[in-house]
Amino acid sequence: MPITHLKAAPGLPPQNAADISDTVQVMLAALRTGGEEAALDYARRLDGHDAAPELSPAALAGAHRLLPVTLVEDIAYAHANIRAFAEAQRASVQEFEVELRPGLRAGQRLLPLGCAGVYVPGGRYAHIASALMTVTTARAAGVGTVTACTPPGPDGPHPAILHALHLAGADRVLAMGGVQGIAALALGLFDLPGADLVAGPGNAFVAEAKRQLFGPIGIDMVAGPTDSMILADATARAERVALDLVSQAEHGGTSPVWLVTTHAPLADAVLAMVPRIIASLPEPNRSAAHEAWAALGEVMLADTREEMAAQADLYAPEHLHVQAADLCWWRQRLSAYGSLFLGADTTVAFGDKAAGPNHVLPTGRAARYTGGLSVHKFLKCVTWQSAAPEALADLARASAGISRAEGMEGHARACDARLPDRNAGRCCGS
Ligand SMILES: NC(=O)c1ccc[n+]([C@@H]2O[C@H](COP(=O)([O-])OP(=O)(O)OC[C@H]3O[C@@H](n4cnc5c(N)ncnc54)[C@H](O)[C@@H]3O)[C@@H](O)[C@H]2O)c1
Ligand SMILES: [Zn+2]
Repeated sequence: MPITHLKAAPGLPPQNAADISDTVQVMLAALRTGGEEAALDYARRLDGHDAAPELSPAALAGAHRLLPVTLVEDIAYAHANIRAFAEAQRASVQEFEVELRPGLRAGQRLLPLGCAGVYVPGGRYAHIASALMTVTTARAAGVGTVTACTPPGPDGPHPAILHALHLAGADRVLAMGGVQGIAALALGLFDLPGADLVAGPGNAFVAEAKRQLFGPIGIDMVAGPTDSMILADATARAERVALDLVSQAEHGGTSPVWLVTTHAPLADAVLAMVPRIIASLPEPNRSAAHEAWAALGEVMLADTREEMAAQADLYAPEHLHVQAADLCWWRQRLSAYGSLFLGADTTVAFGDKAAGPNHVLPTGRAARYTGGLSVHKFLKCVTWQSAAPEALADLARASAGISRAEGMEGHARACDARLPDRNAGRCCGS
């Protein structure tokens, strides 16, 4: 039997993706020609902020004094986990050198980027954890300079974001959000070094700005509105599943949450609980979660765990949480997700905030072709090669042969010039 939808998603009002793309195109053109003045103008108009955007080293180093001690400890706990994970990831990729044939040597080098710019969202919520996830990972990769920007509230950026950026090791920080913030990083406004790559999550304007700037600079991925799927069998507890769905719906009206289960009573219980849990949230979180659940929430009933797994492969969710028996089977079977959460004792909120693996993850089915932010995005995996005399006879013959078959005589002659018999009897410079 195919998957049955117990709650389908009516979807969002007609998409305004084209409008966003046009808006961003106009903004980037203005930012390219108008530079800092244009950036300040957008900051004034969109975020009501016209102070000098760069944070002083003293403001960054002193931000922790504005925070409760317990929050400083929580941020330190999360940072240590995120750094340990990123450092293990860095250690897992290696340079190497190999002799492919006698005298034909080649190798791989891992070169950190010179400058990475990271975006830390701060519109609806203060994304403290995003500051840790992006900067810590760039630093573990060995990036030379890490620049950052984050939108200011009426009193400037949240001090916890500034502290997190400082702890993680950001070199320069601008209080600037949205397209103007991304442009400042990419184009090197306000005396920043122009970033080789811009990374980090953000809203649709931020994601579109990264997409349009890609080419001359790199980006990590187009990380849009977050999405989450739970796979649950009869062993799952309805209350945890419902709380987990609501926790991710809280991101807002563009963030889908999906439940797939083989156990109809669980689906019924969750469907009854979710609206009650949402109603108990404070505002504006209640409205954000309600919008997401009403427009994009889905509950699906499957016959078998294999059907559940196939549905997960189809949706390729950013976060995939298995609350079911036989976790080893699930870990082997599942193949399309940004990050996998195994068992009912963990929750996506752990991964969002403090567990260690990166929370900047592919959204909108991009998990079919990429994983999330990692040290690899901040490293160039480049190659080198050299040829000693004993390699030349075979290498020059094969390369010249292929060149001539391709019609590339110039290439072939460069190869011929390395043939050992061509050079026999000649001395240097003759
Ligand atoms: N995929 C991931 O890994 C991940 C992780 C964390 C957060 N997120 C996502 O990041 C997003 C954060 O969004 P946010 O809005 O709260 O913060 P944000 O910082 O991304 O965006 C705020 C900025 O948007 C700009 N903006 C707002 N309205 C605009 C308009 N009409 N025209 C031009 N610019 C405009 C403003 O300049 C403002 O500074 C959420 O969608 C969340 O789901 C994703
Ligand atoms: Zn989340």
